[in-house]
Amino acid sequence: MEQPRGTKQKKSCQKNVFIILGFLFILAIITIITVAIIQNKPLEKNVKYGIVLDAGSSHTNLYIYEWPAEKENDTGVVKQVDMCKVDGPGISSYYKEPEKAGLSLKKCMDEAKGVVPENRQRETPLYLGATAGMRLLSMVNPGLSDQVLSSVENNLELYPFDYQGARIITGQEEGAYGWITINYLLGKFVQDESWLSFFPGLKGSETFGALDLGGASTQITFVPENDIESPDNSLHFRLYGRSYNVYTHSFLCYGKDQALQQLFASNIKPTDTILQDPCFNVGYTRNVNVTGLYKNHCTAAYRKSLNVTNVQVIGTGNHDQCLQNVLEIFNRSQCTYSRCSFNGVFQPHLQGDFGAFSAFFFVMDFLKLADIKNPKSLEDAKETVRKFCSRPWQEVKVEFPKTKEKYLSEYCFSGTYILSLLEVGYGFNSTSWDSIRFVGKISGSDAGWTLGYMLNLTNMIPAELPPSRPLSHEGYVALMVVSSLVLVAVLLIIWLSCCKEKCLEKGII
Ligand SMILES: Nc1ncnc2c1ncn2[C@@H]1O[C@H](COP(=O)(O)OP(=O)(O)O)[C@@H](O)[C@H]1O
Ligand SMILES: [Ca+2]
Repeated sequence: MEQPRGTKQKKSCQKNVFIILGFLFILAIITIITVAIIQNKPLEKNVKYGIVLDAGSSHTNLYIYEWPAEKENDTGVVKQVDMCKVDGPGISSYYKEPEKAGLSLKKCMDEAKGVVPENRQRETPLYLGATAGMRLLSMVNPGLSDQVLSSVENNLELYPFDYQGARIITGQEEGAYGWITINYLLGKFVQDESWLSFFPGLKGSETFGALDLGGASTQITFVPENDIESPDNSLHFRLYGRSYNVYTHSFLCYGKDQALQQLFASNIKPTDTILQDPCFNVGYTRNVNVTGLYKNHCTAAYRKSLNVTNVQVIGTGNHDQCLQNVLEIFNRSQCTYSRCSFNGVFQPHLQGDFGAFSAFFFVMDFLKLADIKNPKSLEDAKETVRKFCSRPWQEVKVEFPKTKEKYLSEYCFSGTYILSLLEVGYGFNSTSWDSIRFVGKISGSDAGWTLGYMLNLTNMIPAELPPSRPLSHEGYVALMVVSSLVLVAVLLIIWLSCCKEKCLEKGII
């Protein structure tokens, strides 16, 4: 039977209403999803860079770091992307021709231009920090150290980076930034330990102490359990919402090169042209020009007038004798505090684990004493160094043909010096020895003061924890979409049930 014309019109009208409703419904969902995604899309990946030159006493290294701009204040986000070794000696060695100090940096600075994308170079901070070699030069001749720094500055300013200055950092800063670097890389600043307050007996994950051995100075930095008796050795940090009272000391002249200079200066006889040296392997010889030996601040205490200008050092490879000589440079007789390390310097009881880096690592790694998977006891380490010292130089040279002769010839001395500094100097014993990890890199970044220096100068370590977002971006979008869908569905159901009665009344349905 044919339907009346009015009923047909009503049905087509009803169909159109549903099509329009459906269309609007889908449009609303798409709009909600799109707006949620666009509005909350994280900023485009914006990578920032920073460059630090570590002008050490023996050589200069350039480090390039990168980090995502939007995560600047998170911990553990800065990564070392490049390291360039500057050819030649440390900048302080150019004191006779300062202009060459700046020129020596060219190769690495050019390399940096290739690593940092061009559009980021202008905003990339560039720092140079000089350590103990320049500290010594500035003590002996401040005019010359200023000239070396100006030469470096003039060259660094030629580059398109955001040059922030070249300066001599203090021993305290060197210790502090080394400590910040390793704890940042080890993730020691991240733990949210609020729950630990419910268990007063339990301690949070402790920071690592930092042991840095350079050529001219060495630093020890850690959080002690007891009070720090001397204000010069005390630092206070507030990092990511936690306070740290840190002990630090930098021993100028106790880097391994200056410690060796001290030994030469103390053992050379005024008229002898030969020095029989137990800290070098048998068969090794080296000529040492001694004219300037006592001009150095580190050897001043051993000053004597010499009748010779050159001394031939002849290795005798006697570890026990070497150890005896080395121990003589640590003065342990006077201390005005409750306890001291050496030379009358206050040091609290050693506390916690330590990361030992720079020359500590280079030497112990060479002697195969730095393998974290196969840790060696203090006694094993002593035996290894003793054995190495007793080996003839020719044999050592044949076994390690690629190792730089300067380093290779000094591993007997360096190994003996490191063990003495740690045991007799700082007071590590057979038990606490196990708390030392010899580390070169941590998560791909070199352990050293440079990263901590940059983090501090770019204000990348906040004193307080940044307020954390309760939801991740993805979680936020998902929640928005689901709630919107539920809302639309609920509205539709209400509207349909209300409308059904009205439509029935009006005869639309
Ligand atoms: N492969 C290596 N083996 C042994 N020693 C090394 C090696 N590489 C670097 N060194 C030593 O590490 C030390 C680095 O000191 P440096 O940072 O230049 O001095 P400082 O920190 O006192 O200013 C130097 O004594 C250098 O000879
Ligand atoms: Ca150094």
